[in-house]
Amino acid sequence: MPEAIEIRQLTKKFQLGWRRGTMTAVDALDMTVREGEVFGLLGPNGSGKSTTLKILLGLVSPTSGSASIFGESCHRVETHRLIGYLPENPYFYNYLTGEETLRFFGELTGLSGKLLRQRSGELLDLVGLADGRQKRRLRGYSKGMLQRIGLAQALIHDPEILFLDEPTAGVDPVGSREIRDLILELKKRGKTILLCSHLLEQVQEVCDHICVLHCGKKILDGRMEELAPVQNRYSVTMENITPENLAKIEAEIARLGGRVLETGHPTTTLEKLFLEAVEKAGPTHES
Ligand SMILES: Nc1ncnc2c1ncn2[C@@H]1O[C@H](COP(=O)(O)OP(=O)(O)OP(=O)(O)O)[C@@H](O)[C@H]1O
Repeated sequence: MPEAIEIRQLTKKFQLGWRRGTMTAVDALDMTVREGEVFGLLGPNGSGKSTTLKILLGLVSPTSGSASIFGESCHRVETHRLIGYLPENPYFYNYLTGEETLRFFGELTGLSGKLLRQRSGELLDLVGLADGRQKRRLRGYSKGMLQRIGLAQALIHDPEILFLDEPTAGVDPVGSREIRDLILELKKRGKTILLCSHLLEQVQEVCDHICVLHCGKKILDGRMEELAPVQNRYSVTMENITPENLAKIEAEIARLGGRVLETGHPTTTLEKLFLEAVEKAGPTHES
């Protein structure tokens, strides 16, 4: 069974113009994305993430190396049918409603009639816009709603793989959490997802595997469960412990050859505090 995405020794050099030579945006990259994975492609600005996505989408041709989707070269037009794409700054027609937008993109992929209506209805439901807001024009949509209609647009032809380039850029924490939940729901439905994002906390929550690029080269690659834990450390969270008993436990750990590195009260995250406060305050103008 071929891998969902396989990239071998992929290199892209851009010509910078007369006497300025070339710049290497992607440098001998090897990368494998398995079917059903949420894969995070990370790296600082200008590290080559978008160029890699554009090569996979057939929008940019590589200087050398290969990239395939389920075993088929990504140059082949038929391969593109397997991919759904939400760009970093999607362009939508402001005067179309959410429903019309999905119909428009659906027709571009060759869908029509009952199947298109059914698919569009299911997707509006999935992204939480089937509550009347699908009848509103996009110019009245917030950034979060636009990203959700963008996600529905990327899924309209029922692709196997989804490319999400900064899906939560400019979206508030509540909207970001909804998009994160949608990504997890799509993973549950068997989609393979390639995600580019600078929001590392969110990447850690949804990704099974990450690859970090730097100046076009891979500098880190692995499964989250292998990379994230600090292997020689262990943490325990206790309740109802007196300072005297804590001192006894620390002494026992020292006697067994271990060392207590940190004690104190665990903190919550700012995201959690924000979400709890907003939820308590009730519906927003967008709800
Ligand atoms: N068409 C082009 N011509 C010349 N240089 C380009 C072209 N496209 C991209 N580059 C350069 O290639 C490098 C990689 O760009 P790329 O957009 O792939 O990075 P990125 O990791 O997606 O960055 P960001 O996080 O800012 O989106 C950058 O230095 C960029 O300026």
